[in-house]
Amino acid sequence: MSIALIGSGAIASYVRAHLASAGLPVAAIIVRPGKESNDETPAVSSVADLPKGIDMLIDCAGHEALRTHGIEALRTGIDVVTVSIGALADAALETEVVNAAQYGGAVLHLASGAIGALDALRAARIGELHEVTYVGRKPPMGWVGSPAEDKVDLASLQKATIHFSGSARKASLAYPKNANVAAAVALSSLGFDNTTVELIADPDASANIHEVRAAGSFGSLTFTISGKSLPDNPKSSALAAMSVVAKILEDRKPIRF
Ligand SMILES: NC(=O)C1=CN([C@@H]2O[C@H](COP(=O)(O)OP(=O)(O)OC[C@H]3O[C@@H](n4cnc5c(N)ncnc54)[C@H](O)[C@@H]3O)[C@@H](O)[C@H]2O)C=CC1
Ligand SMILES: O=C([O-])CC(=O)C(=O)O
Repeated sequence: MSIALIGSGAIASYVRAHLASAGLPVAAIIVRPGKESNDETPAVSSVADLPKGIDMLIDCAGHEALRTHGIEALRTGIDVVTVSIGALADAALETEVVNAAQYGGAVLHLASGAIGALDALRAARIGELHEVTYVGRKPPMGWVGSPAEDKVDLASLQKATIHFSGSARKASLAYPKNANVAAAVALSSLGFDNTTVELIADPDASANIHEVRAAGSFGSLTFTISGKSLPDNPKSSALAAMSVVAKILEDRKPIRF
């Protein structure tokens, strides 16, 4: 398998290092125009410029990168693995992804990201799922640059404060760097419009805490994860990067989850 990666951010750097350790070095990187590579891996600015033979593109660069490069890759027959799952809350983009994937005979793989229990939710919805709620809680620093800044003073916050309450669709669109987990939960359960989301800035939180609550004909579940963030980005949990590597390695096995 020949792999290309978008960007060199916190998740991308982790993924690249761990794939190399697993014997799958990244063959090329897509960077923003003007950003040069400071190592020997070829850096290009578009899917069209990728070296021949790439069969997998990893997107852990955010919603705009999936929109720009992910769709183009699918259209040219290159499978894509993404953590920018919230981008799919834009119904027009979702349609574009489906059309591009069908046209190119490729697949968009969603990595589980910073959350778990998605397998249980997908099984549970085969029965009847009555309600699914996702609660995302991060230290104030984790919400910098998000709409939380318009609701609370993150720098001087004294107590846990809900700054978003609504559907997974609204959360995913308004918080592109923070609510991809909400999108993953929604796509695994009741969908963007029927999955309920609460986002909380909490000065007492020392980790990114994600909670899923679901009830249905299967029974009920509560899943909580206290995720350490990546050293280079307090918004992003390390598990999100790990999940990309896990997805790629798992899909190569003869016996798979
Ligand atoms: N599914 C999940 O659980 C999670 C998903 N995410 C998503 O992953 C994204 C990346 O997270 P981090 O690595 O922590 O962010 P980061 O800010 O450290 O890195 C993003 C990188 O992508 C690059 N980039 C952005 N758009 C690009 C484009 N069009 N072409 C080339 N490069 C581009 C930037 O230059 C930067 O190097 C987040 O914005 C978020 O959307 C993040 C955490 C969890
Ligand atoms: O990494 C996390 O903890 C979650 C996150 O940012 C997202 O869902 O986009």
